[in-house]
Amino acid sequence: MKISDAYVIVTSPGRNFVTLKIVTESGTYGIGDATLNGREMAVVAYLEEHVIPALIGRDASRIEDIWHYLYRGAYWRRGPVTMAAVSAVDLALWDIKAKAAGMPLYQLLGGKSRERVMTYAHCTGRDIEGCLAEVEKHVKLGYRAVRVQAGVPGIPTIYGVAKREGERYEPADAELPAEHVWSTEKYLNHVPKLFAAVRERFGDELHVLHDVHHRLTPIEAARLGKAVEPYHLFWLEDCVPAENQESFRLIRQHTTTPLAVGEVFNSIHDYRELIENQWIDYIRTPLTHGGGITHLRRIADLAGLYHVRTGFHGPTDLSPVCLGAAVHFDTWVPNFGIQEHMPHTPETDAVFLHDYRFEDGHFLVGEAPGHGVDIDETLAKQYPYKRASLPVNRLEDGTLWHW
Ligand SMILES: O=C(O)[C@H](O)[C@@H](O)[C@H](O)[C@H](O)CO
Ligand SMILES: [Mg+2]
Repeated sequence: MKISDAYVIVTSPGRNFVTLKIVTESGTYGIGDATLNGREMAVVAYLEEHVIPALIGRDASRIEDIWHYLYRGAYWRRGPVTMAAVSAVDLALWDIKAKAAGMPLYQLLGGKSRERVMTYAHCTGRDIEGCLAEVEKHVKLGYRAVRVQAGVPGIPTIYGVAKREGERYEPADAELPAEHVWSTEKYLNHVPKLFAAVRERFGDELHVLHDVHHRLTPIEAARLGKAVEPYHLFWLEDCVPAENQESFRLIRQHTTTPLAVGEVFNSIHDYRELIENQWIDYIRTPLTHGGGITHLRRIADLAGLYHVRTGFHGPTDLSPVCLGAAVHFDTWVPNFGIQEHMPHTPETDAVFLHDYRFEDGHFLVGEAPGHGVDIDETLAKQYPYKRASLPVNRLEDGTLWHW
């Protein structure tokens, strides 16, 4: 199972994606997602200059050894660029191993723990009514869980809300970062009204989620968590920037609203205090940023000891390769919670052929050997890379804030 070739494919069918393809001597190949939104070419350089040359000639079946070679062996550990590169290699190698075994990936991981994978959809509106209309649409599509984000009066642009009603939300929308304005006061006064309206219109059964996108301080997050308790959210996500894990102690002491965190984390060490102290309820790191199957499986096992479940990040800036592998992981992992689902554009789906299916608010895993996602390289070439940046946020007085 010697690796005979490896190369990176950058394609932009609506948005940028970075894919690593690893080919073995026998011709069996695997693909991995290495997309890091707004920093795509940094990962390409890391892969092409430092990883690919060291992969050629290695035994593709030694996934564990290669993982440590790239992590420990790099000396410079962790960080999103390094870990996106490590993840892509890991996903491609698991794809190869499962193909060689003639098994869908979930079988290799240990088989099915469930029949289907519950997903949540994004529902956004410029105001509460607009958001409720989106919720209604998604409930009709079969979703059991929705993430609600609505515009806040007095704040012109807000995270998660598309520019025009009914449009998809795409944050990386400019060559250089767009500048947004943020007001914590206006947001905190407004957002509980959104959940009250959702519960009043849709009743108690629908799972309701919300993403704060790292904008509050711990005491503000505690206030919000407490204020929304009557509306029993499925989770409140990224309520504070989480470099300081200790922040969650304070939030947890004040509220029973479940907390999700970790879409920007990339290692088990980012989670250790959060999990061991039971300060959080869901881990968000996607396979593409957290070291692939090999490392996420370790994080999920640690989480399982403390009743913490998975709720993987799944926006459109992770490619269908990441989503496909996630559906296998979610089908297997004992402590599964939920999977984020932001549908890719038809152009993206045409470039990345896949066998996972969406039905009735859930994903169904495919039976093809491997992770079930492939790339049409000829079609991919028709969509050249275009620089795109995530926005930055400023308070009303001009202070740079967390976006
Ligand atoms: O919960 C989510 O889906 C995320 O917060 C995304 O919307 C991120 O902002 C995006 O992935 C950044 O690249
Ligand atoms: Mg988020």
